[in-house]
Amino acid sequence: MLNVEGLTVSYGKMQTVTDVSFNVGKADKVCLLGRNGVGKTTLLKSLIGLLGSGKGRITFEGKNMTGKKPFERSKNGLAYVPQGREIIPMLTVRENLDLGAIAHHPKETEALVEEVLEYFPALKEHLKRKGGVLSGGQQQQLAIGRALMSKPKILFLDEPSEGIQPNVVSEISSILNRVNKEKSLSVFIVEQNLDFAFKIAERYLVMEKGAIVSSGDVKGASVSEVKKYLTI
Ligand SMILES: Nc1ncnc2c1ncn2[C@@H]1O[C@H](COP(=O)(O)OP(=O)(O)OP(=O)(O)O)[C@@H](O)[C@H]1O
Repeated sequence: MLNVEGLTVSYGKMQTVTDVSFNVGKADKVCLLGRNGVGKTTLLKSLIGLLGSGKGRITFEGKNMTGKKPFERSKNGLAYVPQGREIIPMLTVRENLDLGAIAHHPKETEALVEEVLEYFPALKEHLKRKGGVLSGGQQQQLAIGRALMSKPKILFLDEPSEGIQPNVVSEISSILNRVNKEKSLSVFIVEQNLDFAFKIAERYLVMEKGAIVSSGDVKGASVSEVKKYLTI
């Protein structure tokens, strides 16, 4: 489904992602782990088109995505939940959700909102409130809900558990697993929280200094071995 081959991304002369290759299949759940600053966000931004990739090739369902604008990638089914959530604080929860459908599915907004609220019932009572007054956990749910409004085939999430209470983190992992199952949605999570990532992912990739240095199935993986890559 998603094939990444030899992806290399630089900021000026600084090469941040080096020759990265991996695949994500339909309804696959993959996590990308790694310490601060190893290039995880840069890789994600390059996958969804917010950063140009220097070298390499990204294909999705056999279509070449390399060099395509974020708008075209989202039209093809790629969606992104950024680190820090980036909801629009001055818009209401409902307006934030609507934004997710505006580009490609404006006529289906009502039905999509209903569907998203079934996954995130906690947002129902806040629909008329400004997004900015929600708690961190509620904002994360809103950001994921907004991404689901675009009817994605693959959802990229950048550190969704960051700064969120453990009970909400656990709720988010259940919801992502449910959406994955019910919608055959592929999930690609960047994380430093190994416990959370392994509650969702079936496969893991570990990044160090811009390169994938380890990968495997979560089932049977040695948590202590993987943790070594995450501790300083
Ligand atoms: N816009 C930018 N211009 C120049 N360098 C950048 C830019 N964004 C990130 N970098 C650098 O690229 C490297 C990788 O950053 P990146 O944010 O991709 O890492 P990360 O693994 O996602 O880290 P974190 O877990 O802290 O989000 C870092 O050295 C960072 O300082």
